[in-house]
Amino acid sequence: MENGAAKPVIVAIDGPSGTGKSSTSKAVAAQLGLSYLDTGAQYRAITWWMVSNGIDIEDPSAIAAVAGKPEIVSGTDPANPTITVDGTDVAGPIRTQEVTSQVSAVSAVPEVRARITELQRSLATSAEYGIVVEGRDIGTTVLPDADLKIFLTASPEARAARRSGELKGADVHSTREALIKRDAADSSRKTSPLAKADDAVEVDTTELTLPQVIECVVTLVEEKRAAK
Ligand SMILES: Nc1ncnc2c1ncn2[C@@H]1O[C@H](COP(=O)(O)OP(=O)(O)OP(=O)(O)O)[C@@H](O)[C@H]1O
Ligand SMILES: Nc1ccn([C@H]2C[C@H](O)[C@@H](COP(=O)(O)O)O2)c(=O)n1
Repeated sequence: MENGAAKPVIVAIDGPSGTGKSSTSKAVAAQLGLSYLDTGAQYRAITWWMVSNGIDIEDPSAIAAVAGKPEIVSGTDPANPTITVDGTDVAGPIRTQEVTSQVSAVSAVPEVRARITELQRSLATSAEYGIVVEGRDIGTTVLPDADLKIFLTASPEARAARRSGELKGADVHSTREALIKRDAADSSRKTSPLAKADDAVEVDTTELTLPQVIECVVTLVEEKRAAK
């Protein structure tokens, strides 16, 4: 861990599913003594709440009407990131197929995005040493003044192989189709879609190991910190 008297640094890491955002962001934050925020977990948490409360996911106005109800709390220690909804630990339930298949629809609703964006900005500004925030619209919308913006990419084949390795028994073809479908939905929504910010550094991770990606991002953050 190193943070010393360094000024807080804000790092935005965006990209499609399975490009390595969470693994990279957590490791970079831990190595540099920064906080870490998984914004996908927040969208999953509000989706979990909608599903658990019987809200019709196909009705954006029904989702919008209750978007302010659940209290979502994210813990930002990279060694132990946590997520609760109304005091319940939902770290496990938000990773189910049921939530994954519905999160794009819920996160496309503008009232949901406004609510979650406010939480994200508040956590980013209160991080004493700085923070690595990962998601889909961090560099474009949530933190447009971030010190460093990274956009991770990887081929659909590499991403599907990584995910299939994670989900024991999942076949690569259906995993590839599912992630392409989710990326298409996330990229085509009207409100703050998945997109690379004009001033983001693009890192193609297809042929890189995870340690190589982490090293590349740590170097970029250190350069920014030295220049502050
Ligand atoms: N460069 C890499 N080489 C090999 N495997 C990797 C690499 N980067 C990440 N992985 C692995 O790929 C899987 C997906 O990574 P991760 O969850 O970090 O991606 P993500 O972009 O956060 O995905 P999502 O947006 O769906 O949450 C994990 O099992 C991770 O260990
Ligand atoms: N900044 C963000 C982060 C996430 N989402 C939505 C879209 C994703 O499909 C979903 C789950 O994210 P993951 O856990 O796979 O990173 O959440 C978003 O709209 N904006």
